[in-house]
Amino acid sequence: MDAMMSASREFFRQPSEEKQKCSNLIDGGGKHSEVEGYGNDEVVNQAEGLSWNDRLHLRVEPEDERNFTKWPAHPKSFRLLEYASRTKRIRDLVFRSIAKLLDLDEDYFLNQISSKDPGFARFNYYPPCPRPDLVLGMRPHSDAGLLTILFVDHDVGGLQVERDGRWYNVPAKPYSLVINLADCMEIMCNGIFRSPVHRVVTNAERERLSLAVFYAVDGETVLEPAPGLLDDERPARYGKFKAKDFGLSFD
Ligand SMILES: O=C(O)CCC(=O)C(=O)O
Ligand SMILES: [Fe+2]
Repeated sequence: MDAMMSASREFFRQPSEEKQKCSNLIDGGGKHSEVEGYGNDEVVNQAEGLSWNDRLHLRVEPEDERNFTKWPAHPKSFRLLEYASRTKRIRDLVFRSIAKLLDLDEDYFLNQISSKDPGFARFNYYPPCPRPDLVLGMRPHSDAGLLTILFVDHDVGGLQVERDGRWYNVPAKPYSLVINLADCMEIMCNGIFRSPVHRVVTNAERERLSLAVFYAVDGETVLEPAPGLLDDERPARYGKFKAKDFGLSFD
């Protein structure tokens, strides 16, 4: 983990020309970008303001769709493969544990997903920010997919989660992973587990690095609350629909 994080820190500290070799822009520096590569999030709504981060977004699943032309060639020590195979095992373990907690068949959630479902790794780099009072590192959002496995910087906090209109700091503890349930899982759990709204605040003195691995579903996947969770007292809180119809997919 240390080697992976220090290599990616080195990637972000490189001059812009080097990072642009992995750029996510698809029309030679114009306005259009693709999901994969190095860059910034597209500004959808000016009123929301910019986020103070750079990011490198790489597909890790399905394995045969990895696009290594977007993976950094420098630093040479850049790595992700072993980590991504381990996070996949964690994903499966968490799916089984949630199913057990909900008294569902242990493989219920695993049976809903396919080996073609997408997974993305997103390195987020937040440089020190001279005016943390004016800008967020990442705007409030909930993650769209199934599950996010987040590795945060050793000791630089910044991640906050919202509950009942208040923001709470998520502690930054060395070598711990934050497992975040995302929107598609909230639907399948019929809202018993929620997909939290979270954001990142900036830091005036220190840079911060995080690595989110997002597991999502293919756009054609039909989502619905697990039938085993429903009865007269607990009716479905969500309908049945294709993930792509609600923008809940990455492809
Ligand atoms: O940097 C963090 O701690 C959170 C990143 C995040 O929420 C995301 O990439 O979706
Ligand atoms: Fe997030």
